[in-house]
Amino acid sequence: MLQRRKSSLGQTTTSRPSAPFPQGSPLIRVEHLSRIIATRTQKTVILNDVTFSVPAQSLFVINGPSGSGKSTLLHLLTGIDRPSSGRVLFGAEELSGSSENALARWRGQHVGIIFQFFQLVPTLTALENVLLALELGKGGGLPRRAWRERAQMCLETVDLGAFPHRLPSELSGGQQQRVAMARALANDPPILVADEPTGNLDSRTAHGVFDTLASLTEVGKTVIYVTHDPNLAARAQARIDLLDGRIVGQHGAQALLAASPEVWS
Ligand SMILES: Nc1ncnc2c1ncn2[C@@H]1O[C@H](COP(=O)(O)OP(=O)(O)OP(=O)(O)O)[C@@H](O)[C@H]1O
Repeated sequence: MLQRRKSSLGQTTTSRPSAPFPQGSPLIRVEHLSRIIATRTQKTVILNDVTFSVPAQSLFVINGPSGSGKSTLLHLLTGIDRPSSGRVLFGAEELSGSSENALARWRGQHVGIIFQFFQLVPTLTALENVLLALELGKGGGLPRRAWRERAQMCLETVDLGAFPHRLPSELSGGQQQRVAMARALANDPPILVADEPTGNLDSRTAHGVFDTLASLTEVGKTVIYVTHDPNLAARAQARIDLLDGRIVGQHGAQALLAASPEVWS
């Protein structure tokens, strides 16, 4: 079974040198991944022989226009969907070899998800939204008495420490997305997945949210950021460009190549 990282945000920072995946090493490896939907009359190739790796503690962008296969790829990366062929490895562990229950547990412990439309509970304050994630994730290994402090720390990490008691309706769109980021951090997952997190925000706010997500790589997080916005995509440390289910561009590939030559050979 995959091992749980039990560090808190602060501990993650100090424990970086001994982290199991040093910065730049391949945290996730995707090998010849395809997803085909077949009906009795039709075969639709949604992803076609996609190979890349995601460097640990980087902000990695999956870029492409609508319908290019971004969401499908994200579902395969997080074990929500299973590939028709090929495989996804987290470290040495192959995700598709696990049962549904094991995959759900793995996701709960390893992946924090940030959605385009925030999906905050409107009747709960910013702090309570983060506390709810701790409740659902059993505090990420922290004792219950430490949860409030932890939730406040997550809000401070995303520059929202001054507004713990505001309801989502009392926050701007960018601030609501920051609450969603704090919520995703609550149980200290090593991977954050952001699915078009700025698609609902103006350009200036979007770049601010991008900056905050990029800064989380400094505290040991690996951020997978899905966007169709070429301006944001161009700012990533590494990225792939998708079109019609195929990779048509790789950037930051030198770093990726150095990190995982076997995937690129
Ligand atoms: N279950 C399915 N059956 C048939 N086709 C599907 C299915 N799921 C997705 N597709 C098709 O696969 C392609 C890729 O879809 P996907 O949602 O992954 O793209 P996307 O890049 O995330 O798009 P968007 O940016 O609009 O969300 C699309 O053409 C979509 O219509």
